[in-house]
Parts: sequence; structure tokens; C-alpha cells
Amino acid sequence: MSEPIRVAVLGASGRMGATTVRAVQEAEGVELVAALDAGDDLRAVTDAGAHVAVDFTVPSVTEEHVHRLVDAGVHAVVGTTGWDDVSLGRVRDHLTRAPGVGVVVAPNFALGAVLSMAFARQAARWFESVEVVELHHPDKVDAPSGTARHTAQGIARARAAAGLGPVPDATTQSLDGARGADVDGVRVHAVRLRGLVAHEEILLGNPGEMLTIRHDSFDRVSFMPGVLLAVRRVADRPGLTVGLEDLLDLGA
Ligand SMILES: NC(=O)C1=CN([C@@H]2O[C@H](COP(=O)(O)OP(=O)(O)OC[C@H]3O[C@@H](n4cnc5c(N)ncnc54)[C@H](O)[C@@H]3O)[C@@H](O)[C@H]2O)C=CC1
Ligand SMILES: O=C(O)C1=N[C@H](C(=O)O)C[C@H](O)C1
Repeated sequence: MSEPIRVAVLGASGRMGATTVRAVQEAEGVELVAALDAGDDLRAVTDAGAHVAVDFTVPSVTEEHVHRLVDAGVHAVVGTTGWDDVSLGRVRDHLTRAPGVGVVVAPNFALGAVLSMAFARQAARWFESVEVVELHHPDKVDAPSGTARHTAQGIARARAAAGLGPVPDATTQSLDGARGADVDGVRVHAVRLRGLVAHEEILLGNPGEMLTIRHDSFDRVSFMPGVLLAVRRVADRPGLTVGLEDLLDLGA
């Protein structure tokens, strides 16, 4: 039998970090060797001999964590949101100088959410209109969600590849924010409501019809199969992987 994968969790006292600690403790073939939160020294990851670190912290620190992990030769699985093309580019560039090290950054590890995004990319070319609505618990610090950004970016790429023009919208007068955020030409709306966990609807419209693709995470355990999949596969994927879709053979 092969040695278990030694895993460190960053943000271990948070909602996702605590769920990940439990999932790693209960899963086969992985071993929790470090659980860090704010104020802890990141050197504990290497001191513990971790092969993989899972980061569920805050947007302001996650990139710095990844660079330090890459320097230490530790693979990273990152669920923290707040990444953009520039920060991802810096990590991609850093990894060219760290052969063999893998980093997976995924805005959503729930298998249903990853499938929803794939279905939305597939459907996007056939619909004139599309909008994304994400709905979350009110303790979330970023809006729109990383998932909604990733969804909208994928839809925008699919529309451009199909030669579709802008989404129709005659609005010339509105209160600030009434039409949501513009992510690559796709409108994204964010709802924050006590009682919710993480939810998303993709609305696609044509004359006389609408297709709704909806995903609900009712519990943070929904993210764990995807986190464990990434932990098990990241060492075999040197360089940067963005999104879980490649690991599920769903295409970009
Ligand atoms: N990719 C995915 O599937 C999912 C991603 N998320 C994202 O994960 C992130 C965390 O979400 P939650 O757990 O709900 O937040 P949270 O606020 O419950 O947890 C964040 C934790 O990070 C800790 N932290 C802050 N600075 C740190 C540092 N320098 N080093 C170590 N720990 C530090 C905090 O003390 C806190 O315990 C968010 O960006 C959220 O959007 C959340 C759910 C699923
Ligand atoms: O903060 C959360 O809770 C979530 N964050 C991620 C995001 O911003 O997309 C993933 C999921 O939606 C839950």
C-alpha cells in the first residue's frame, strides 16, 4: 500500500477549513498533518512534511500563501475566491520556476456546481439572453461569488466562439447596481440572505422560452468530494489548473 498523502489545511478554524479538516481526517489515503489559521506561521506546513496544502482563507492572503507553498515545493489546492487573471498569471509564471509543483485553484468544488457551469457553457451558444444570479449566506465577504464570475466568463467565451453579439438590454436609466455587475458582458446578481449556504441560477432566454440551470449547496460537505479529488490529483498536474472541470473531464 502506498503512503498516505500528507495534508495541511490553511484557514482551519473557518467554515470551509473546519469542514475540510474533518473530511481529511475521515478519508482514506490522506492524513492531516497540520491545521493552521490566522496568526500561525506557514512554516508549520513544511515542518509537518505536508505534500499538499488546502487553502480556504481570505482573498487578501491566499495568493501570498500559494507563492510561499510553491517556493517550499508543496502542492496547493485553493478554494479561496478573489482571484483574477493577473493574480493567476503570477502563479502560472512562478510555477515555471518550480517544476513538478501543482496548484489547483477552483472557485467551486461542489460536483453539481461544476456540472452546472459546464451545462451553461454548452447552452450559452443557443440563447440570445443570459444572466447569472448567485445567492449566499450573509457572512460571505466577496461579491459576486467566484463561482458566478467563473460561470459568466465561461458563458462569455462560449458566446464569443459562437459569434453571438451582446446580450440584448435596452436599459438606459437605472439606479446604481440595479442591473448587477458586468462580467465580460454577462450580468451577474448577488443575493445575501440568512439561511442560505451557496446557490446559483443561470437564466437563459429566447423568444417564448427560458432555460434555468440551478445548483444548491445546502451543506459545506457538498464541496468535500471535489476537495479530496483535487488533493489526490494535484501532484500529477504540475503547473496551474483553474477550475475542477479538467479533473472531471468536462473541458474548459
Ligand atoms: N472553492 C469552493 O468550493 C468554496 C470556496 N469558498 C471560499 O473559501 C473562502 C473561505 O470561506 P469560509 O470558510 O466561508 O470563510 P471563513 O471566514 O469562515 O474562514 C476563513 C478562515 O481563514 C482564516 N484566515 C484569515 N487569514 C488567514 C491567514 N493569514 N492564514 C490562515 N488562516 C487565515 C480566518 O481566521 C478564518 O478562520 C472564501 O473565499 C469563500 O468564498 C467557500 C466555499 C466553497
Ligand atoms: O463563500 C462561500 O460560501 C462560497 N464561496 C465560493 C464562491 O465565491 O463561489 C464557492 C461557493 O459559492 C461558496
